[in-house]
Amino acid sequence: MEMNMNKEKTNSVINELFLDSRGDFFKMIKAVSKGVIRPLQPEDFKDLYLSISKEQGEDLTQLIIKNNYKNIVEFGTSFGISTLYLALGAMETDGSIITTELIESKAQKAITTFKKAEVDHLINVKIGDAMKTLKDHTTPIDLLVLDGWKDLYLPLFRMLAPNFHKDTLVYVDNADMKETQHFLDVISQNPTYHLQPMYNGKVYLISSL
Ligand SMILES: C[S@@+](CC[C@H](N)C(=O)[O-])C[C@H]1O[C@@H](n2cnc3c(N)ncnc32)[C@H](O)[C@@H]1O
Repeated sequence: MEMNMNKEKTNSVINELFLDSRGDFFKMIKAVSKGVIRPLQPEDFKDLYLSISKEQGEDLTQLIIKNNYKNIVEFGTSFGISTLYLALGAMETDGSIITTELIESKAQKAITTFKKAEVDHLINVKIGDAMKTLKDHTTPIDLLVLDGWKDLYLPLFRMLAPNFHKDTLVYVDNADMKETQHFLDVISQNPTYHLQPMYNGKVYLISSL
């Protein structure tokens, strides 16, 4: 009963965030226009959600439940849409999530949102550069979600790989972006890993063979 109410609350907060994220289109034009006069920086995207889709979120929740994932790590919290879907899964598996966000204002807003959805007890938000905030991570990882800036996918994967086990799954979002190709090329050359595309290649799932 209580878990159902929790799920309802989380789903309603997710819907509110998706509604608010409709502003991303115009904010993106504004952000990208700054790139005409200087190289773009993460701060330029501080007001954008850049979130995964509803379909992706719902599938992620089911993936967690189906595989009984408990230890979940996410790179790229933004305002917390994907993290809330992870929490819906973790609620069922008695799991927990460590998520990390570079931009302080985004992380603070996500923390407030997790409290509002009453899932904050499941989520540890680490504020700062993932290469630093996850540097001392030692817990085995069941599910790693990569959804931050793409140039860090490879170094972060390598840094966290000692915490992978035979059933670890790495969820790679925006796999169809040019910036993600080098990462996927390197991983696909490693015979230890199996890569599986989803949603016409927007996402890749990496597992151990
Ligand atoms: C695509 S958005 C994440 C969207 C989120 N996963 C969702 O679906 O709601 C990428 C986020 O990664 C963050 N980010 C970029 N570089 C980072 C870094 N080095 N460490 C932590 N977060 C970073 C960005 O600030 C941005 O908010």
